[in-house]
Amino acid sequence: MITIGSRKSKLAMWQTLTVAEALNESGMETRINSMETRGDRILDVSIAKIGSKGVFTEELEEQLASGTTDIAVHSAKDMQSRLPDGFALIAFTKREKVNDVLVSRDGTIDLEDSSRPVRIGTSSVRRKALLRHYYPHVKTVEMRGNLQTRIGKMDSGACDALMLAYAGVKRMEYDDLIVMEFDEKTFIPPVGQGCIAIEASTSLDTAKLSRVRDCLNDVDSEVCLLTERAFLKKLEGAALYRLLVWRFWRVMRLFFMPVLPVSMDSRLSAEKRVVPGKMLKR
Ligand SMILES: NCc1[nH]cc(CCC(=O)O)c1CC(=O)O
Repeated sequence: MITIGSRKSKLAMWQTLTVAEALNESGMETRINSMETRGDRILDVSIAKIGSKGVFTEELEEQLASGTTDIAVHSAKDMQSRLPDGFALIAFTKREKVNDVLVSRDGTIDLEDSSRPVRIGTSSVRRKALLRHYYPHVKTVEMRGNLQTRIGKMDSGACDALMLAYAGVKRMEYDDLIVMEFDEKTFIPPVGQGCIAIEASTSLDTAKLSRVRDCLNDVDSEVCLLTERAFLKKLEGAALYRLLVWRFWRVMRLFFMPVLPVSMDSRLSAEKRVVPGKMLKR
């Protein structure tokens, strides 16, 4: 029996059920233990202001540490780059498309048309910076909460459209509201977007660990995720900037990774391409 910890939002539960089904199919029994986290309760403050460290993970980690649950299912994107001592990410599922999308009830929205005012709901520092840079005429409206809450707010007139991760929109079956797909090469996604990460205590029984890993881990996604996360961890010390890195390209044994420095007041610096190979060798 594998006990799985999860947040309670619909997206979290969709991801957890997908994981549970895969484990069931390979012959493991599962039980799901769902709970609210601090990040789910504080809805009036942006994650950047709360201080992103572990707001979606602390409660789940307490249960992993006490042995009440064996594994926790997370959106890889929501995981801090440095886990607290005693925890590890033991598997990454096959990654969904990594890009962001624009979601609206109004299919005629066109961000290229600067004569038309559009209000886009997002509280993400990265998304605000990108919109401000590429579509300076667009207004942004602070917007937090789970996907359903955000769509509800849009429907009650708080904004005209939402900028969201494709992965969540697809999983929650809002695909038909997509009015635009942002190109991932310019609108660089954050580390981990589109991937589900499995966390465990480092004292998890090794037989359980390898069964979970064998069943759920996708090697290509894992290599991308470990590279992105290692890079983020190395650079996070540079405090004033959030560095947004996207999955790497490998050419002739060199890793290339587009990096987008964004200041906390949502301004972009010039995009840089870096070779993180050296940094990743430790
Ligand atoms: N910030 C919340 C969050 N965490 C993961 C996803 C989407 C799913 C994923 O990236 O795997 C979302 C919603 C969004 O940013 O639009």
